[in-house]
Amino acid sequence: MVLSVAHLGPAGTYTEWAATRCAEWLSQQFSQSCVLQPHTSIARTLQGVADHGADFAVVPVENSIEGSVTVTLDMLWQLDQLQIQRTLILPIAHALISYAPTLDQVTEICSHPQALAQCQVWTETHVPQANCLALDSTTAALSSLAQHPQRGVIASHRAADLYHLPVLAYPINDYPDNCTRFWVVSLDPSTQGTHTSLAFSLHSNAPGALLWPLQILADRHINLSRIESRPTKRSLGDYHFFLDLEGDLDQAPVQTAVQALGEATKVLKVFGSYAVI
Ligand SMILES: O=C(O)C(=O)Cc1ccccc1
Repeated sequence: MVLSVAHLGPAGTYTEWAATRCAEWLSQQFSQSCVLQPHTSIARTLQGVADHGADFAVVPVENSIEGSVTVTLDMLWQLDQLQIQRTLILPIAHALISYAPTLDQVTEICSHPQALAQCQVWTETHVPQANCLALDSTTAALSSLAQHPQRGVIASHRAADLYHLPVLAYPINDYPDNCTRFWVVSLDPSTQGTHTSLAFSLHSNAPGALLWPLQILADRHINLSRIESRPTKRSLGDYHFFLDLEGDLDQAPVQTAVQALGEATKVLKVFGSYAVI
């Protein structure tokens, strides 16, 4: 059997790079070959697994400079049944890819919003005349470059090499230590690893409402490695809280904490335990 791995496309995205790393891991783990399955958005990538159209999906979740990839968190909450199997971190170095002979001839820069944000200072300094256009992925506009020599795309050097496109400037990220964390998700239960991710909503908007769930973790000496709030989209000031914990669901303290969190919160969703590839 061939395992399918959904990712954000077209080919050459950072997520595709993460998906190739994931495919290597899957081949070793299950002794099965993998096929990559590109999707036009992160939401469609995750939906692909939820609809049984792909076995695994690889999605970006957090960048060291720009923070959370919010669509990933929102979709995980919404789709409900996806479980995180592994995490991996990749270094991100952006290139400006363009047929323009010099930077002053670039009038438009296209990329994924995270890539545009990660190169904001460089762009304002070196290409101040250019308008920025946010697209679904770093590679979405690469096929249009030959017809639009005044256009630039922020994507990886790997993408430029893949399509034999000219790199006008590299690296262009504002911070050299730029890295992104990706999750590998599927519908299989996942209870083992170094970390567990979950999210909850609260019963009430009252003093100490968040303290009670956090106290449950503190009482069991469970360390938090991340906490993030996302709007529920129901009303202003109403949030879901996303937590990453150290420890896995096979450990008794994590199990009892999850049980207690179920009682202390309105809705609790557990996204599984996982290790780093
Ligand atoms: O568009 C891509 O290439 C992606 O994989 C999303 C992304 C964008 C910027 C940094 C990391 C991931």
